[in-house]
Amino acid sequence: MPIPITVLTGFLGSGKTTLLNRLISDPAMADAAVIINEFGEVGLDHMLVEAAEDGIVELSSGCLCCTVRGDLVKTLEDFLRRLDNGRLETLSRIVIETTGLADPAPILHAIMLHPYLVLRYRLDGVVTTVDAVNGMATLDAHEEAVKQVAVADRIVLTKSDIAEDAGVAALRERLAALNPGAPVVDAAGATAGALLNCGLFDPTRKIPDVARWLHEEAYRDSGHTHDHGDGHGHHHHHDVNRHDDHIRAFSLATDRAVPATALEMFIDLLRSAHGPKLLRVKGIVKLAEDLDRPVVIHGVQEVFHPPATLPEWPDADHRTRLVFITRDMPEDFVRRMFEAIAGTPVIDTPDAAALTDNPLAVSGFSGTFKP
Ligand SMILES: Nc1nc2c(ncn2[C@@H]2O[C@H](COP(=O)(O)OP(=O)(O)OP(=O)(O)O)[C@@H](O)[C@H]2O)c(=O)[nH]1
Repeated sequence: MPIPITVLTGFLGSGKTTLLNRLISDPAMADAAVIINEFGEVGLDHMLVEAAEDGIVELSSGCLCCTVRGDLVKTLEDFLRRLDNGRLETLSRIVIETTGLADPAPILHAIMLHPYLVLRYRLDGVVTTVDAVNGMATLDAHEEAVKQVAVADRIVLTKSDIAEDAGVAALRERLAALNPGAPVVDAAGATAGALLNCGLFDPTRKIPDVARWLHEEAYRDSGHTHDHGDGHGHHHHHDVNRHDDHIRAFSLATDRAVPATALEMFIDLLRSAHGPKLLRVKGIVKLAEDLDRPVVIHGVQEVFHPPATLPEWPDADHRTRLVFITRDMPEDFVRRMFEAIAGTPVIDTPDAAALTDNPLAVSGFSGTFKP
């Protein structure tokens, strides 16, 4: 079973290490390993001073911890080697704390693009800390901070204990507009239960929980890009801001089944022509060739996780649903492209038997859902 990875990101001083210190003592973090890009001012409370030979140390809580400066991939491979040669008995999950200035996308890419790591690990989610006192100013001044919020699966609002209520409310509204699908958790309630297991796979139910993972209704309800009769599709929650103004969060849903070739073409077009503009894409697609086994897609910028075929629909909702967070790419553009591709009958239909036997192989897709 692939080992879940949580990526913890957030701007400088926004409370990543403080949050990590709390998470480490949670029973859900037993047999977990923490990888820290670089130490900030505040170290982990239980950090041993002497680092072991290979840089991996055991914390008093039982968690393993190591710091890396460059080669994250090598560290992730090291952990697998330890597991495989028995030096490590179990590894329940990995939490990677990034440096505050980092764009988390390259870290996600490193995992998603690696042919071996992508089999042994699964990206559980991105957790982003936002400072309730300085968050507004940080989002105004730093585009990376906006990106960190846009790719998040969970947002942790820190320091609300010392922030003014009005400021916190405005910040929450801004976060919801930037990334409607990510629940915003107050630092006080930011337990392992609230932050871990945000991926597709729900370990307690042993089935993929697509509804929770996509949170598509939040995009529909956000009103982010709704037209309010003023002729502009701009969001209306807060004053115009130069970074936020580039970001759009929206969803597409259709009852229609999509031919596998059309889906592949849609993804290819998005990736090749507009990759850097796609901050995050997630979705479940009803394939024309295999109505009972939907395909899950998941992308960060130009990198898409190998599409996974679910053995069946996880719930009663059998529609194709896609959620997008984009930068400088209007909703209408994506919608029209999707309509054009998914709505066009396939002229050059491949051999029907081949499609029935293995529709994904025909279209070049591979991979099945592995919990
Ligand atoms: N009052 C209050 N202070 C907090 C909270 N979270 C973090 N802090 C304080 O904010 C400061 C920065 O917190 P860190 O956890 O070091 O932040 P970080 O994101 O790891 O910082 P870098 O590693 O420098 O990017 C520390 O002095 C913390 O004690 C919070 O929820 N409330």
